Amino acid sequence: MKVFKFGGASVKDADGVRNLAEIVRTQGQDAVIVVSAMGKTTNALESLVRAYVDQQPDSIRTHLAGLLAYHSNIMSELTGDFSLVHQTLTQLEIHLKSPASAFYDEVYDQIVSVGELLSTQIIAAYLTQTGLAARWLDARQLIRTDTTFREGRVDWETTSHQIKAAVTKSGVYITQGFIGQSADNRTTTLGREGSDYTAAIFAYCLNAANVTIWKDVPGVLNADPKWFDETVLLERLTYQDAIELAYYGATVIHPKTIKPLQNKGIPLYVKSFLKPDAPGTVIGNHERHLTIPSFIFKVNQVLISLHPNDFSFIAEDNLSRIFGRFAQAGVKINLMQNTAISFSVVVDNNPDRVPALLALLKEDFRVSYNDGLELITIRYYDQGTIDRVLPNKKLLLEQKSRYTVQLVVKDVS
Ligand SMILES: Nc1ncnc2c1ncn2[C@@H]1O[C@H](COP(=O)(O)OP(=O)(O)O)[C@@H](O)[C@H]1O
Ligand SMILES: N[C@@H](CC(=O)OP(=O)(O)O)C(=O)O
Repeated sequence: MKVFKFGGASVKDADGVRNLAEIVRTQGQDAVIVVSAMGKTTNALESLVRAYVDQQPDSIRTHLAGLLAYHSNIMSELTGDFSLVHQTLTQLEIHLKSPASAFYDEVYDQIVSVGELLSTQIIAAYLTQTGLAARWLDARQLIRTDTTFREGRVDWETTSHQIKAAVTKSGVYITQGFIGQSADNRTTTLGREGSDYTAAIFAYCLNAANVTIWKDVPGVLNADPKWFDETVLLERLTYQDAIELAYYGATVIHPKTIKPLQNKGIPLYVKSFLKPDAPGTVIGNHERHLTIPSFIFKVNQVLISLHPNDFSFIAEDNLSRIFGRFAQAGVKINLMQNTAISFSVVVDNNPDRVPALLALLKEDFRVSYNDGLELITIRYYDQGTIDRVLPNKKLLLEQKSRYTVQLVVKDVS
């Protein structure tokens, strides 16, 4: 058994779904196909959540109409029938008529998960129509998580048991990335861009031969081609280099994907859905580490500096209080640095989370912050690579380890 993962970009329109079907027909006859929401549907559903929580009926109607038009166009182009899409969105509409429960993150998961249900319903119907009998699996019945909504933590024992019971025969299975369910049957999600992780969970539980994530790039490159003109394909990557690149923000692979695969020695291929026969990147237990520098850019960063009100050291007691506040607000730290009486962190400037974090921190610390920043990470750096990224940037903070340098910069115009 193999696992394939197709992200939103690969199934953004009817041609994308046809291309997926062709790849499955030629390379995935015995595979679990994990699919994300189509195109930018998750972003649209996030806007719908906001409209629902803010009680804006006109905006809810507009978003629902947009989702219906987008999905029913794709489905009717592929199968001539869009009743399934209509049915799923009608259920969502009914759900949106009831008052929102108090807890935002739970409301979010119930609504945002609909994107993956829609995409897999459409693709399964199309595959079946074209003679590829794909069994549709409801990932909520298979991936058991705790109730950390928007960042569900997997219960591996139950998940493994459920997945093994569902995938017993060879053949083609199709399921949703990104979503799971708690023990009390409440839908959860695994974190934005979490479908790669779903693919790794299935592979781990099934002892799959390999995982392929199909992308709009030739494989893992030494920088995001959206930022760099001259990129190099990294043909072979160790699990360690892959996890480090993903951790620092190379969005081509979700950071949680690598561990389950490394634990079982399952190779991960990253290939182009536009050139499915090209070799792409293979991530595995190779001996050689990377030999060329890789660049990772994270924009919309905020640098938060904390100073204890009583001039006490940044030592264990203050640190444990600081980390507790970050955990409470659900904010991940991208970089941290301290002096005797100040502690600086860089985080994504997430408007859902950062204002609440700042309020919590202000209870114990004098807080200053600087937004609109960029965090540049270079793995296997040298001075030449640092100089290459600094023109027209003001350097605010720098952190170097043996293999990695991180630079927090602001544009100077
Ligand atoms: N090191 C990298 N190598 C290749 N692509 C990268 C890298 N870092 C970031 N990317 C970006 O990742 C994108 C693919 O990921 P994403 O858009 O999340 O795909 P999907 O929706 O299929 O999951 C590419 O289009 C590219 O812009
Ligand atoms: N649809 C979810 C999960 C996901 O992984 O999507 P993609 O594979 O398109 O990045 C998201 O956008 O967060």
